[in-house]
Amino acid sequence: MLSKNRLRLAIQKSGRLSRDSQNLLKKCGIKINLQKSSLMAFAENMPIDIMLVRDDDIPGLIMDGVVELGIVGINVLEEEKLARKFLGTAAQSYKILQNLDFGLCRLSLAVPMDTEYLNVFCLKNARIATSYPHLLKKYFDKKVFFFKPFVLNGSVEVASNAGLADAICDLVSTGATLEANGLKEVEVIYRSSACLVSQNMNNIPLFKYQLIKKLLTRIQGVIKARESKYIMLHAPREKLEKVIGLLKGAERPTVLELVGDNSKVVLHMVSSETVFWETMEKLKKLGASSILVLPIEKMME
Ligand SMILES: Nc1ncnc2c1ncn2[C@@H]1O[C@H](COP(=O)(O)OP(=O)(O)OP(=O)(O)O)[C@@H](O)[C@H]1O
Ligand SMILES: O=P(O)(O)OC[C@H]1O[C@H](OP(=O)(O)OP(=O)(O)O)[C@H](O)[C@@H]1O
Ligand SMILES: [Mg+2]
Repeated sequence: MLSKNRLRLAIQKSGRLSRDSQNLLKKCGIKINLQKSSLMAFAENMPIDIMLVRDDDIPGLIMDGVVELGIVGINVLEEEKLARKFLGTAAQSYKILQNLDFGLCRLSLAVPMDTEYLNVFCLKNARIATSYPHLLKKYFDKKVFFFKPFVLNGSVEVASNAGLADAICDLVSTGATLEANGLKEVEVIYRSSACLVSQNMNNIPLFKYQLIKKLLTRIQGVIKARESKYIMLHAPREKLEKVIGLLKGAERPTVLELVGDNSKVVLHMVSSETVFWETMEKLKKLGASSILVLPIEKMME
């Protein structure tokens, strides 16, 4: 039974976002005991209950005030908002607190590989299969022409193979699924990632509000740490500025003496960008040595 005194957070039970959502919570220090068949989990060390649901249900749970927080694709959130607007029924109030660094994908139009495609007007009056009819309609409304939507909740790519549609509009990340189904991507209509979404914060009791703020700071710390690297190296004293210049995104370094070698110093710094092998090779050419690039576990500024 969900308690009113605990924060309620909905995540996808099984699918593209489940593992990353659970890992993120774990990284934030939330200890959850997930049972495979259960639809609910209770955090052991924080007053948080986790609901495991289908991703399509998460926006509604937020908008209807059933749960305070959710982790869901912005694509699903936007589709639900447009659907509710179209129906003119329930409130659509929610707030995206943080874009997350997983679930990166795009909603794209695709046509059979052998179709001669010049531009989007080739799709005038086309029958298009999609799970996102409202996002698709919004896109075509801007182009001011008519198309025939055809809603499928899964296996959208097979619709064109089966002769049910002239084109499809579905999520793409690597493009492998399109290719496997003999389709080519022709237009990107929406770009998405997972996000942390909440109810309108005005309706949330103070203690839950404070807990959300705490969780958000931790999530931001996890993302920042994942994006950052700790760099240590030995650099020739006279090449110091050149070495620092190669490390884009790095904060000003700490410079330490290298015992027993006065020609070199030790540099320690945090960089918000990936350090590529090419950069390491350039550093080496400048005379740097013992170059270490380390992952960062947690960060708070
Ligand atoms: N190929 C992909 N790469 C990255 N992110 C993706 C990809 N496909 C989908 N996503 C993101 O993950 C979300 C969930 O995708 P998934 O395919 O698991 O949904 P689903 O099949 O509708 O799951 P459910 O059974 O929960 O309804 C999508 O709404 C999107 O935000
Ligand atoms: O461009 P790609 O990297 O091939 O990814 C695209 C596929 O990923 C998603 O489905 P998913 O694999 O999550 O399965 P589902 O169709 O069961 O939701 C999406 O619906 C596409 O089918
Ligand atoms: Mg779904």
